[in-house]
Amino acid sequence: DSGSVTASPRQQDTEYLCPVQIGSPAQTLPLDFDTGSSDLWVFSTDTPRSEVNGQTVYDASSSSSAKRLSGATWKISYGDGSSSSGIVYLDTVTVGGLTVSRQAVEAAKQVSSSFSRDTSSSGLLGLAFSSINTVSPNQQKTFFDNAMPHLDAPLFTADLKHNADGRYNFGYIDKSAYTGSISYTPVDNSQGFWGFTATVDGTDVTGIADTGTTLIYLPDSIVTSYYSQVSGARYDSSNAGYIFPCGSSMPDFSFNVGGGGGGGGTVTVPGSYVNFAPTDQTGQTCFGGLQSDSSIGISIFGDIALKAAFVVFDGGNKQLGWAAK
Ligand SMILES: CCCC[C@H](NC(=O)[C@H](Cc1ccccc1)NC(=O)N1CCOCC1)C(=O)N[C@@H](CC1CCCCC1)C(O)(O)C(F)(F)C(=O)NC
Repeated sequence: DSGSVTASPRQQDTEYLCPVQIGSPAQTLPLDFDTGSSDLWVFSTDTPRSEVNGQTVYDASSSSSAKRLSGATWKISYGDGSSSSGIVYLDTVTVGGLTVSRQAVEAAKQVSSSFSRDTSSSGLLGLAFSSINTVSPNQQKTFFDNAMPHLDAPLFTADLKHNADGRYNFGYIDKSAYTGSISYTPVDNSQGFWGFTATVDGTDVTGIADTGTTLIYLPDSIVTSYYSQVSGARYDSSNAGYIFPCGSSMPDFSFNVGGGGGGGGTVTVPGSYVNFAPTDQTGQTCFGGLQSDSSIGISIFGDIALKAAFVVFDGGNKQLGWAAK
C-alpha cells in the first residue's frame, strides 16, 4: 500500500494542514501532521461549544465504524504551552488513499485557547514514535505505525514548501520530488522523537526533525553567530527572539547531514526563509526563523528547515534521509 496527501501552508507557513478522512461515511478534517508528537486527536462533538470556533468537528455517533475505546483517556501538552485532552474511539482513518481500519481517534473534551483560536486546524495527526502516545491505560499506535506493515516501504516522506502546497507520501520515495542524492543519518528515537545529529559550521548539533514546529531552534552560539552577520539584528526580550530590519538581506543557513565518509549532504535554507514575518503591522521589524533553543532544552529543525529539503522518515531502518529539491 501507499498514500499521498497534500500539505497546505497556513498563515505564512506557520503550520501545514492535510485533509484526513475519518469514519463511515467519511468525515474529512484538516489536520496538522506532526512528527514531534504521537497522538491523533481531533475537535469533536465532545468538545465544548465554547471552545469550538469554526473548526470542522468529528462526530463519532454518525460513523457506523466508530467504537468507543471504553475507559481510555488522553491528555497532551506541547512545547508552546498549548494542551488538549479527552476520550478515545477506534475508527477507520484514510490519508491520501491509505486506510487504517482500527486507528485510535482521540476526541477532545478540552482544548486550550490557542487551539480554539486556530480556526483552520481540526487537530493533529502525530507521526513521532508510538512510545510517547498519551492514551491511558493502554497506549495506542500512530497512524504510521499501524500502516507500516502494509506499506510498500516502511517510511513516509515530507515535502513541505514555502507558501505553496507540499506533500506527505507514505510507503514510497518519489524520485521526481528531489534533486541529487538522499543523505541518510541514524535516528535516535529514545525520547520518542525523530532525533538526529547534523553539523552546522563544523559544530555537531543533536536535534529533532519536527514538522509541527514552525521555526528552527538551535544552540545560542550558532544563532548568535548567524545574526552577527545581519546589521541591526538583535535579541528582543519583548518578542522573545531575534529581530531585525525587514529590508535586511539574510544570509543562507546550511547544515550537513550524514557527514560520515561520503561527506554527507548539505541542506541550505535560503536567507529569505529566515526572514520569517513582521513583528507588527508597520512591517519595519521582522522576526527570525532561526531562534535559540536555550529556553526549550532541545534543538528543533522545524518547518523553516524542512521546507528547504525533501525528508525521508524511515521507520523500518530508523534513519532520516535529507535531499535538496
Ligand atoms: C518552542 C518549542 C516548540 C513549539 C512548537 N509550536 C510551534 O512551533 C507553534 C505551532 C503553531 C502553529 C500554528 C498555530 C499554533 C501553533 N508556532 C509557534 O510557536 N510560533 C511562535 C513563533 O513564531 C512562529 C509561530 C510546538 O509546541 N510544537 C508541537 C506541535 C504543535 C503544538 C501546537 C499546535 C500546532 C502543533 C510539537 O509536537 O511539534 C512538539 F514537538 F514541539 C511537542 O510539543 N511535542 C510534544
